[in-house]
Amino acid sequence: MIRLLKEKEDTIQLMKEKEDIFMSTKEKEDNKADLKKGTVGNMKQSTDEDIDTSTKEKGDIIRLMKENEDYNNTIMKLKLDLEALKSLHEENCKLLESKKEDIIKLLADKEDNASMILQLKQDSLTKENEDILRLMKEKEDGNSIIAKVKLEMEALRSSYEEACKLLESKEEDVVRLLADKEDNASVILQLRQELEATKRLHEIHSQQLETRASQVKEELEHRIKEVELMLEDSIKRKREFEEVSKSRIQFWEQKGIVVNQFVGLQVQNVQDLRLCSVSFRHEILNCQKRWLEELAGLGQNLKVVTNAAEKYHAALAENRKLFNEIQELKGNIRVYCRIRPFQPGEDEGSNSVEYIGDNGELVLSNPTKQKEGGKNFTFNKVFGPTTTQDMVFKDIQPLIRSVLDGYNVCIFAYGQTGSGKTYTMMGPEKATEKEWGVNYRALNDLFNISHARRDMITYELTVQMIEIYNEQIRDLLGGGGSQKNVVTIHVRGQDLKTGNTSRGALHLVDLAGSERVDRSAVTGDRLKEAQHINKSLAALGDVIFSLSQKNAHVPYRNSKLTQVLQTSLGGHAKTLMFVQVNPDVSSYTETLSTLKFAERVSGVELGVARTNKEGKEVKDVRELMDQLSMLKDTISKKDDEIEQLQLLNTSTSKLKSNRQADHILKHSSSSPGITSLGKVSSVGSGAASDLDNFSDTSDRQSEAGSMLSIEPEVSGLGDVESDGRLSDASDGGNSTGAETDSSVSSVVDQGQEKASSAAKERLTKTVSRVQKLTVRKASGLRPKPRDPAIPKPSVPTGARRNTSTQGIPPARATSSAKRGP
Ligand SMILES: Nc1ncnc2c1ncn2[C@@H]1O[C@H](COP(=O)(O)OP(=O)(O)OP(=O)(O)O)[C@@H](O)[C@H]1O
Repeated sequence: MIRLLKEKEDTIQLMKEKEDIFMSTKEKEDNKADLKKGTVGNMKQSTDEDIDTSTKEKGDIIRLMKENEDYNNTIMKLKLDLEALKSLHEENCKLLESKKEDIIKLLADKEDNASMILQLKQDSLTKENEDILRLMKEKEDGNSIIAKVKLEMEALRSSYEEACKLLESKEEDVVRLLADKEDNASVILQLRQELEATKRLHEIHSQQLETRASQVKEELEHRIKEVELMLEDSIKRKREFEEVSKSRIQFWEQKGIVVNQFVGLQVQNVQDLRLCSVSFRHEILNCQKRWLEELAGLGQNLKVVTNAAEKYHAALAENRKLFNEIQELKGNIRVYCRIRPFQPGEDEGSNSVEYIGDNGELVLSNPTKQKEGGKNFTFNKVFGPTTTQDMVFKDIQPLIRSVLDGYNVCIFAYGQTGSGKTYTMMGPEKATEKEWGVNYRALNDLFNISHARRDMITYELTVQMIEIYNEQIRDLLGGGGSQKNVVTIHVRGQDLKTGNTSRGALHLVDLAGSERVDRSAVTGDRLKEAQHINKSLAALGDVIFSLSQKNAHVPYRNSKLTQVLQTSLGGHAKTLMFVQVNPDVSSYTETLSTLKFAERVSGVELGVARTNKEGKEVKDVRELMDQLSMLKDTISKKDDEIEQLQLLNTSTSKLKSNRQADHILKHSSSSPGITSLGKVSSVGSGAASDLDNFSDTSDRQSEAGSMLSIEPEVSGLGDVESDGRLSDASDGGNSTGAETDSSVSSVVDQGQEKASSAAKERLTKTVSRVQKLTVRKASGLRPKPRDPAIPKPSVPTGARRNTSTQGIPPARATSSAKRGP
């Protein structure tokens, strides 16, 4: 019993403890609920206050809330379980109480029974026994009941133990939940801290916002004050304005009245004007009528003027023709200007050629210097960029064909590098027949014509190609080759009927670029080459200048180029210059100087062109001259022999008398002419060797010397310095000629050299024949003297010069020309 009671007490104690735990759990739960409420509230607050709370925090809080809810549910469940256990425990307690009461009752009964027994003992022994037995039985029954109660107690105990175990497990759960709660509490604490930090931040932010708001508020208040002031001001102004507008309205109303009155007046005026306009219209119609009549009269007048203009144009064309004819007669160098087209990659906008006229007018202007204005030039012809090779050739064809009639023709292209000289003279690289330049077309044309005339005239065409490189003349057909070259076509024609011959030469010259060395910025060999080119072109310029000034001295000898072109520039040849122009504005300066040079060239008068035709007489002269030179050779040989014999005689007869010695001395001193004859040939050959490379000119030179050496009357020519090289040779020829003459007479007079007397006789005869023929021919061909400085001899110097240089074609020219092909 005591044990049971103790157990009961223990159980009650345990239950109390459980109750405490439950209470504390409940308390915690309440706290948690409070916390949750607070958290949720705070969260709500934070959500409301701070819209910038991160979604992560929100997620964590939501998760924690959910966990908290789960945790609450579990606690609720445990609470229910605990309530059930409590009710079970209370039932057990109640049962135990009732059992206890029963036991107490039984114990009381037992005590009563014991007292009764004792009483009974005292009362009756038999009865006592029976009673004892019954009591014993009752005790046994009581014992069995106690055993039963014990069993029940055992069962209760086991159930209680189970309940305790369950409670223990629940306690563990509670402990775990408590630990979770602690964790949650720490999380909540952390969150609270964060919340507090956020709150602080928020507070700071809100403080800032508040200060800002207060500032803004202040500003707004200030503005409101300002606006209020402005409003007041505007109200004031409005009032003023209203007052002013009132006065203005009054003014305008008054004005309106005045205007209405004015409009009324104007309407009246308009009506008057309408009436006037009607009368004007009538007048205008009348005027129109009159004008139409006048216009009809003017149309008729215009017709007359148009006719006059047409006639004027015709007269202009006629003038141009006449001008060309005059130029032809004067022998002006023809100048054709050709403007090349813009090449791919060049800017067609930067064109320096402003205008190209039909009659050879050209206006050059620099678009970058508009102020300067255009520069006008006039040439025989200006070919624009679209002119084809064929069109160019068609224009110069008659000139080229005149070579077949015995004229010397020179066509040369002048201009800066890249201006199209080679294109005009040769054509482009790998040219098609359509693109052929002057060279190919000229040769082709000359061959075709000579073929067509073969029944009447036989032509012998020889071609020579030379190049002047660094003042050296190279025969290009003999070997080597070059892009830039001096082509010469020699044409010798013989009339099959009359036997008359003609000799013409066509020089086609592609000059080097005319730009200045200092602008080309080259060095070394290229500089040397450029300097030579410049020297040649400068020499050409000097020759042109001298010719245009009609100077007595023309410096042909200053360069190989001018020597080569001497017969074309100074002789009675037909000369044409292509002045090539690059239209690009970057070449403006070069173009300008090129055109100025060309203008000067066009002013050069070479004299009337002469054909190199040889009649029978000239042919005789040529033959006689050939004989003469042969005889001269024979005489000089004989002279040498005589001299040798004399020397031999002097050395072997030292013992001869003084008379004999005097005679020998007299003989030797009276033979300078013989020495001079040797000089003649040496002068001739010297001249020839000097210009061996250019045989044409040198041949003429030696020939001139030869001619003059046998003609004492030609002494005047020796003074003519205008022909440079010719005059040099003439001088030599002149002196030697005089000497030759005296030597011839001395030889004839002395008659000592019997072996050569026959030859000398023939020589004398030949000389007199040549003199006669030459004088006759020359008087027929004599040109007008070019310069008054040139002595005008009784024997015509110009004629002789002409005869020697032009009238009679060079004896070795053909041979040199033939040297090429
Ligand atoms: N009338 C033209 N039509 C078409 N192309 C042209 C014409 N004239 C020149 N050209 C072209 O312009 C370029 C330069 O011409 P070209 O070589 O004939 O000049 P150049 O004066 O001979 O130069 P350089 O002095 O350097 O030899 C070439 O490509 C040539 O084909």
